Amino acid sequence: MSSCIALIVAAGTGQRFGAERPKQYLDLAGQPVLRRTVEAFKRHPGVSAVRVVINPAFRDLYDAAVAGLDLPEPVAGGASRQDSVRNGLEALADSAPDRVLIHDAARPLIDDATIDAVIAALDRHPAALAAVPVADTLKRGDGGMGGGPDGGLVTGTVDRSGLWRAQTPQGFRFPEILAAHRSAAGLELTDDAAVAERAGLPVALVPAREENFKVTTPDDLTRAARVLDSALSDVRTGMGFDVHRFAEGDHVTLCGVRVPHTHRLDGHSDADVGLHALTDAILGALCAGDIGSHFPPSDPQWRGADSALFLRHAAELVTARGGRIAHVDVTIICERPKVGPHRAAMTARLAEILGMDADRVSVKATTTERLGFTGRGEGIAAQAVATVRLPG
Ligand SMILES: Nc1ccn([C@@H]2O[C@H](COP(=O)(O)OP(=O)(O)OP(=O)(O)O)[C@@H](O)[C@H]2O)c(=O)n1
Ligand SMILES: C[C@](O)(CO)[C@H](O)COP(=O)(O)O
Repeated sequence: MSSCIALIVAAGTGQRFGAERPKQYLDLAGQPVLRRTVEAFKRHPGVSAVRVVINPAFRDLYDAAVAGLDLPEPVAGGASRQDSVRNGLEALADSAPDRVLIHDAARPLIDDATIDAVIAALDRHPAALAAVPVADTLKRGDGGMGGGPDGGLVTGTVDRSGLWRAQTPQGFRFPEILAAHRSAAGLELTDDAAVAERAGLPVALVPAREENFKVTTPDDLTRAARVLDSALSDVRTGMGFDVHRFAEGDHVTLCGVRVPHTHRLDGHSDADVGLHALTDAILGALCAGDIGSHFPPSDPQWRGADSALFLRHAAELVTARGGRIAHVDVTIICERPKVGPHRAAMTARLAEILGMDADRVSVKATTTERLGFTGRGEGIAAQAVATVRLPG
């Protein structure tokens, strides 16, 4: 099978977006835009490797965005998108893949079907690009942009027949596009198909989806989040419950917060009964077993472990399924210690571990009116509920 490398261009600074960091490093439904784009190509069976072109000034943001994805060293981009692509192609010249897919990091909603279609088109043509036919009437304006409520005045109507809006990926047989980019250096071409056209290469149009739009402005990012959210139609609820008995000590750890007390809680890990119940609630929503099946108490590596590790693992399973945790609610059941003074810290800690907004995290407490083992002060119980949304 011919080798096909995805070259993701992410060296822009996002001037039109106007954020405090380049838009490809902004959060989109819990993950950086760039990570979503890279993962779409990494998981595609037709892509043998992914290489990213970045602005080295933002290397720390890049490293954080792609942590754990095991990517090769990124390529330094250039002043224009065209320069960045050429730098990326030159970096691939030694390995000389058969094909290359050039894709904007700022198009995170790329779908497998479009990638499939562009790759398949390269069986018949030396170049192909994802595109959507123009469905609106096109006007040319005087560029005045008014400054007021309008965008200037119309100076003409453009015949839209045969017009398409170019997207990415734009795919090419590698030697051809490398030679074409080398020849076009210094010109101002806004996409790689134009570089191929200039070199006389036939370029195939591959019908794509509106959802593969480029994130250019803040409204685009809001729209992208809405598209992702609307796909999470499989709503599930899980419940967890846990108990730990008191033992000699001077504090307990509840929902990730150290609470001074007359005793500690006995357990293999840090015995954080709140985090254990919540971990089981999330695993329950995923039908993924329970905390003991993921972290066996017989395994010495978990002795004294920070239970945040268990909860983070459950949250990562949700992300790996393309889902989101919509809401969590933990209830601590004990006579003492009093949870109220620590509730805000517990809520903040759970939100931090889960990467959620604190207004989607609830921590409550209750006594059992001195009834039962909790009422006799023999230990602490906790129950939790998690609402998880998965792709439908
Ligand atoms: N010198 C550049 C300019 C752009 N890009 C990348 O090309 C894609 C499309 O460019 P655009 O949407 O214009 O991104 P920016 O250049 O960052 O945006 P702006 O023009 O608003 O500054 C983006 O993924 C961007 O990171 C790049 O790799 N190198
Ligand atoms: C490559 C592209 O996304 C195709 O529509 C577009 O040309 C990029 O333009 P930008 O100004 O660099 O965003």
